Amino acid sequence: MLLAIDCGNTNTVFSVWDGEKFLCTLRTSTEHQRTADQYYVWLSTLLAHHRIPMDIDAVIVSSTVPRVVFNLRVLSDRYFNCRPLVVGKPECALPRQPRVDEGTQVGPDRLVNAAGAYDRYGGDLIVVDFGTATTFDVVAEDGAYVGGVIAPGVNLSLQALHEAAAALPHVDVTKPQQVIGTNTVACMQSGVFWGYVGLVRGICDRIKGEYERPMKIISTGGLAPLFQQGDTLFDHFDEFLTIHGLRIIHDHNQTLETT
Ligand SMILES: Nc1ncnc2c1ncn2[C@@H]1O[C@H](COP(=O)(O)OP(=O)(O)O)[C@@H](O)[C@H]1O
Ligand SMILES: CC(C)(COP(=O)(O)O)[C@@H](O)C(=O)NCCC(=O)O
Ligand SMILES: [K+]
Repeated sequence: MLLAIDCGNTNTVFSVWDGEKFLCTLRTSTEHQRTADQYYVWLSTLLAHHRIPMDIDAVIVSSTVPRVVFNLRVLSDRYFNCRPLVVGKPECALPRQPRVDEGTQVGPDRLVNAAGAYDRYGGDLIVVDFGTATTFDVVAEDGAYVGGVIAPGVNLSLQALHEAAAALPHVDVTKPQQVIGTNTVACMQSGVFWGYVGLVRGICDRIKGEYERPMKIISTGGLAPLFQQGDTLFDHFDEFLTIHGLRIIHDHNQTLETT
C-alpha cells in the first residue's frame, strides 16, 4: 500500500492508497520538530481505528516545508523499510516537466496539483488551492505546470489584520449576511469574504485573458466550498486533488521502474 504525504505550511495530510483504491486521509498540524517515532505512533493509532492494516510498502512526499522532509524520510526508512519519493527531488520523475524560468523552485504542491488535475480534468486549467497561501496553478494543454499566482492565504490575512490593529478581534472567515457590516466582526468578515471572492474572480479572469485557450477552474483546499457560495468561481471543487496527484506521480515512477 502507498502512503502519500502532503505537507503544507499549516497542516500535513497523510493518505493511504491500495493501488487505485483510496482508503483514508488523516490530517495533523505541520511541526518540523515532530520525530519519525511520533508520526508512527499517531499514524498507527489512527489506521488501527480505521481498521486499515499497516502494510505500507511505498511512500511519496510533497512538502512546502523543507525541514520536515528529514523526519518523514526516517519514518519511511525505519518503519516501512522503503525510501520515499520526494516531489521536486531529482529521483522523483514528473509526468510532465514544468515550463517556468530557469532555476525556479516551484512549490511541490503546485506540481502535484497540476499532475492530479490534468489526470482528472485534462489540460488548459487553473487550479486554485486555498492553503496557507492561495495559489493559482496554470496547467497547459499538455498537462505541464506553466506558472501562476501566489496570494496571501485567507486565514493569514485575517490573522495579520487582527495582530496589526489593536481594536480588531480574531474572526473566523464566513459568508456575511450582507456586504455592509453593521458591527466590527461583520465588517471584517465582509472584507475577507468578498475581498477573496473578488481576488479569485479577478485573478482568474486576468489569467484567462492572458491565456489563448478556454480554461476550466478547479479548486481545492478546505475553504474552497465557502467561497463558491459567494460566486460561481469554480467549474469543479476537488477536495482530494493534491493526494490524487501524489498517487499519479507515484504510479508514473512505478511505470518507469518496470520499463
Ligand atoms: N474548512 C475550513 N474552514 C476554515 N478554515 C480552514 C478550513 N480548511 C482549512 N482551513 C484553514 O485554512 C488554512 C490553510 O489550511 P491548509 O489547507 O491545511 O493549509 P496548507 O495546505 O498550506 O497547510 C489553515 O489556517 C486552516 O486552518
Ligand atoms: C506558495 C506555497 C507556499 C503554497 O504552499 P502551502 O500554502 O500549501 O503551504 C508553496 O507552493 C511554495 O512554497 N512555493 C514555492 C515558490 C513557488 O511556487 O514559486
Ligand atoms: K497547497
